[in-house]
Amino acid sequence: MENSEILNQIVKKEFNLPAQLISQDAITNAYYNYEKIEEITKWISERVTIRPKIGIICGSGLGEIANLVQNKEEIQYADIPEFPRSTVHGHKGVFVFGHLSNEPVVCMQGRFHPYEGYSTALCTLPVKVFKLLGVKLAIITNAAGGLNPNFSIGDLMVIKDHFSLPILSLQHPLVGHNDERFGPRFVPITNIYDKKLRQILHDCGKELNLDLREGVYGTISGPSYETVTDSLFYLRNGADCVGMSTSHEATVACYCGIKVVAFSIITDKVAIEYDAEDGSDHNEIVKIAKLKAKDAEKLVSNFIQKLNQNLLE
Ligand SMILES: O=P(O)(O)O[C@H]1O[C@H](CO)[C@@H](O)[C@H]1O
Ligand code: HPA
Repeated sequence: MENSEILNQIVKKEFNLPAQLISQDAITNAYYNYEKIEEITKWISERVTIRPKIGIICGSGLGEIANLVQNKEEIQYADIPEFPRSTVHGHKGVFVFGHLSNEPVVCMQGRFHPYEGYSTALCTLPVKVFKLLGVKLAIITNAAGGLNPNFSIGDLMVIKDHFSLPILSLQHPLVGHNDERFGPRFVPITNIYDKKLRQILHDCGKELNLDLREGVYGTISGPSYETVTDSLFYLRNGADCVGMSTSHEATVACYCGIKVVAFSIITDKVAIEYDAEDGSDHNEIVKIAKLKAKDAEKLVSNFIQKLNQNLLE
């Protein structure tokens, strides 16, 4: 049977309506249902011995966080049946399993972004795979443009909350029929970026002499960067930086009962004056992120060392 025919049958069964009438996120969630994600997880689990408790998502240029992983076992996204591929520079497209600070982890060297053409639900498929692998904590990282005038390029910012216009306007990864085996229909996300975990990150920052900032991550869909008015809107509404990822991943992790801690590397300064020059350039962003990857590595490994075991149960 043709793939499109299979998809139509799935949508017909779930909605009793033609696929053309149903949103992309809902279709994705119908296609990648619990059983399909179980199959993907089984395929992966059969090829690695590590059973990770921590899932790490590496942002643009931050794949080197996986350098510290010991006893590495790698799986290319491209080899996994029905798994999306990474298409963005600075995102390799590899799962790295192993031990980091003696804890079993899986690192995603590469994430998926909605602007690559993947529905928001598809971008968060790996988070549901994390859940079925037994992951209890997600460490999410990204490269972001600094809005807060007090931020400098190269700063590390602990994310205390996000503000996502795409999510608020229904580019939401949990649209569609809900499967309670993953999580509840209505998800409370007031404390999505766990306060205790943020404090542990700050403690690590102090110990490592890293001057960590804290702030709100504003999400745009991309792939164009923000206009000055977009930026001013986000800044006036409490965002400290802006990027094109993270918030939908954190939302799905929270939904699945996975604790979340996240930080951004401020890779560029976003223009907030109308006559400013255009400052955002992806190659430059990846370059800056790579320059700061060592600090990110140290922060992640120190953070895992400091984790109380009961946070992983
Ligand atoms: O969020 P990560 O994946 O770090 O990447 C950031 O860098 C890219 C823009 O340069 C966008 O994808 C933005 O989200
Ligand atoms: O300035 C930015 N805007 C949006 N996304 C980004 N990711 C890194 N820098 C930026």
